[in-house]
Amino acid sequence: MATLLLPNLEFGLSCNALLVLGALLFLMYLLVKMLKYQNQESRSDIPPGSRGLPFIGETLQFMAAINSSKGFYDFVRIRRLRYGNCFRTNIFGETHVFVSRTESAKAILNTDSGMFTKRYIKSIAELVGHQSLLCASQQHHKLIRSRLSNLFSSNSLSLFVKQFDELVIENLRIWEHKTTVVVLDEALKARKRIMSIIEKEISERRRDLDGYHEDFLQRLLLEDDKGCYDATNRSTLSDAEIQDNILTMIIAGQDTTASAITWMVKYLDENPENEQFQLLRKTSSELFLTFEDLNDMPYSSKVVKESLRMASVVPWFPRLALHNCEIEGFKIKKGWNVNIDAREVHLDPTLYKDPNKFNPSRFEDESKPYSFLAFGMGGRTCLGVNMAKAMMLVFLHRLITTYRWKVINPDSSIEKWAMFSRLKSGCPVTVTPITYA
Ligand code: HEM
Repeated sequence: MATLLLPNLEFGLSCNALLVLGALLFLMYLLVKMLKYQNQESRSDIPPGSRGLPFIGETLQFMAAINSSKGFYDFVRIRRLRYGNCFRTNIFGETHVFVSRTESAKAILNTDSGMFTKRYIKSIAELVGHQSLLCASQQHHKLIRSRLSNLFSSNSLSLFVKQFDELVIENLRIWEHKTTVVVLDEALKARKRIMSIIEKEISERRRDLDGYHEDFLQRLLLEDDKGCYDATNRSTLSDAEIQDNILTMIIAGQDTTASAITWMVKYLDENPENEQFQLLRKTSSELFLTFEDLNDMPYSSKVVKESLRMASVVPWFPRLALHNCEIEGFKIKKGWNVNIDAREVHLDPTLYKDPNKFNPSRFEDESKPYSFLAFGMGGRTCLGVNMAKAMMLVFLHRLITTYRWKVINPDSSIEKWAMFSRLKSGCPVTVTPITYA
């Protein structure tokens, strides 16, 4: 027995020794890495900040913020307080720099400089599809964006306003039978309905392209159908591009607008003393609102803008540095992610007096360049900016003119794991129909 056990014991001992040696080597490796990190920390020419632990950086802290009711922006807010306007962190193995000066926003968002490019994380690229303008190369992006921009002309928007108004009236009518409604739930349910309608539409229209339809999809399908397709200088989008980009517009446009509307309702509820509130109750001479009606609602437009400023639904915009460069006096290395912190810009007291006060009238004065970033700026500005504003105005007008309402849950907690800043409560309101004599 003993002779049989002895070699096993020796083998066990040498295994243990190897394990201990391996662990020691690994610890030394970590120590060297950490020292290297600390050396980098102390360099004064790169933005201040912590790179966190080797390999994982500050990923855990970032995930904790996403999973908290303060929302993912809290990760940025805490570091800004600790390190100042321009700081650096490491998330998911990559260096991220956050900046919040309007001059930096201008330098970075100006796509002509060729210093920065837009980059979305892999999961977003997979969600929207690789033919989406969000993931396209600079050249391809230009082509798709120019095709899609045609869809947002004033003519298209005029038609859209009427269609959207019909949809809002129809949905608000359903509220009559309820006493409490959750604004966000309603908005998200609407999204699902729209998605299934589009899917059905594409297959039906492909069968009969001569049918009369006046909308985005039809225009894209018709251009595609003309077959004027030239690989080098093409004027149309391919089928895959149409599909991915219709989906992109739905994703980019639905949650953002739904969240923005929800915040607007909350801010209005919290500021009932707003003396110009009554101005919102403007009535249109037409059955449905027209594009001209919306242009004739100056105070409501300011309410929309102020809500977007305070909510900062898209809190920061990521870009990738294509070259080594300098920002706010700090060195930025090629390959680093540089994020424009729009929320911080929107809450900068040097740009907005009493930034935490909901004050639509502040927009009577002209804003400083690059101080209002709710829709981004430059070559990647939100494509749906006018459509989003129109939706918010139509909703606001119909809500104010159809119901007396009150938010019943003042909780400001943010939805965990949401892509955009949105209220966890969904903003439930009680509604009472207004009866006109
Ligand atoms: C209140 C609602 C909305 C907000 C706050 C919003 C915000 C933004 C922001 C900040 C960007 C630029 C991000 C960057 O520069 O990195 C953006 C891009 C974009 N938005 Fe919106 N958006 C809204 C509604 C919409 C709607 C309704 C649509 C379309 C129907 C839309 C389509 C897009 C598209 C396609 C892009 C990408 C543009 C490009 O990369 O060239 N958005 N949006």
